[in-house]
Amino acid sequence: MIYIDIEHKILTSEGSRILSVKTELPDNKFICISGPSGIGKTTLLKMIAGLIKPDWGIIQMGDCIFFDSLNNINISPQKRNIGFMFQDYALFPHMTVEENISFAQNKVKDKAWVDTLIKSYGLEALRKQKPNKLSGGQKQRTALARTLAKKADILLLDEPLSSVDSTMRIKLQNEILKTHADFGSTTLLVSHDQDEVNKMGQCVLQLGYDQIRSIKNY
Ligand SMILES: Nc1ncnc2c1ncn2[C@@H]1O[C@H](COP(=O)(O)OP(=O)(O)OP(=O)(O)O)[C@@H](O)[C@H]1O
Repeated sequence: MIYIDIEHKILTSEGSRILSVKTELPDNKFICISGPSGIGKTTLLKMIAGLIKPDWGIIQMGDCIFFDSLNNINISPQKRNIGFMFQDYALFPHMTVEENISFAQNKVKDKAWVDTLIKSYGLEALRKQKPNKLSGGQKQRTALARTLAKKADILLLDEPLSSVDSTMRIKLQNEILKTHADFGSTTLLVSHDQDEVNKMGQCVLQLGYDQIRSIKNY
């Protein structure tokens, strides 16, 4: 189970607000996160990944406390065994598609799994290309394959299919679900597409305006 009870100051167009999230997410499930733009979905994923430090609270994965403000615990992102894919992809420009995907596996390389991902995500013809030669959708597919290459305990996917066409989107939804069925990583996927949420989510975390409150009450 991932236990989250956090508060964090965010800067919105209406000024400073407090994002407040308290929830328990079950292990090994496919969890979709939805909610209006700017509500804090990306911020929440970054706090779970350890890339943003919440102002207050606890984030716990099973027995492992990732973050506890009262006890001054803040495990580094590298020690959380999380695979994350954010909206800017962050591909290494000097590496090919294949090298980008393989790099995610750290020390223990599994070339067969890299090859499977390259095939599943339609990247065979692009294997030796560098990111500057790729379209937006091709970069997105590379970033997705790279995230899955690591076989992490938790996968955080921030709108991973927003730049691919509808046919490719359905194919890749099925590939992501197959990977989840094979490895059972607890997966959090942010999506604005209600059909996608209905199809993929075994449960849904809905963020809404009740999670945001005025700074005056903080
Ligand atoms: N580093 C930061 N510090 C403080 N506030 C931030 C920071 N980054 C983003 N914000 C603010 O936090 C709020 C939530 O942003 P976030 O990107 O998490 O929303 P989102 O729900 O993922 O939006 P979208 O669906 O448009 O991607 C926004 O108002 C944004 O301006």
